[in-house]
Amino acid sequence: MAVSTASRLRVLVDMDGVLADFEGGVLRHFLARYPGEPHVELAERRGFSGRGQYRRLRGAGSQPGALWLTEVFICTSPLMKYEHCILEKYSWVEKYLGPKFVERLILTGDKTVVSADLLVDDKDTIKGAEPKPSWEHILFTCCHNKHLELQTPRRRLQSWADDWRGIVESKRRSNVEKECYASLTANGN
Ligand SMILES: Nc1ncnc2c1ncn2[C@H]1C[C@H](O)[C@@H](COP(=O)(O)O)O1
Ligand SMILES: [Mg+2]
Repeated sequence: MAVSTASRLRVLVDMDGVLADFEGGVLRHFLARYPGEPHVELAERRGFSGRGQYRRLRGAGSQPGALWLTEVFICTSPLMKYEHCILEKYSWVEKYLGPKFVERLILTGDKTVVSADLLVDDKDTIKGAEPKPSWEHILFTCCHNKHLELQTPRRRLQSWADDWRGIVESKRRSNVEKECYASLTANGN
């Protein structure tokens, strides 16, 4: 059966805060290292980076799924202090998702230049060299972004128990519709 290219979908899935519990890990690490110190509970987290909240505090005292015809890549940005983080990211993916996903790991400081249909990411604003990325950003709900109200037509995925299949399928339908429209107009209809 011939399948139109518009039916094929590429989905980028972020790692920290989406597949891996980054915020929970940071808090557990902090509590182990600084027992009894003031800290920010996950329910109180606001904003992507926790640094500002922790500074103010001190001043004051998985599993991605895959549907037929859907390619999934993991797209993650390394820390600027990258010497441990890159190896840790590869090891994490191999351990929890298996060697096949290691081949699907994209490490980039700029997600806007990666071509895909969807990007599932917990960071509320994703900027880079490409002002109009090819993907639609689906905001993955996380403690630091759950209070943000999204402007239409932006969409959220509340968790992996939420309807990610619905989002993937609606994107596929929209791509197919766009392709049909483009071929009709190209044929002068
Ligand atoms: N919520 C976060 N606060 C601070 N730093 C974060 C947070 N989530 C991820 N990071 C770090 C760790 C990652 O290596 C980079 C980029 O992460 P990404 O999830 O790919 O945007 O930032
Ligand atoms: Mg993230």
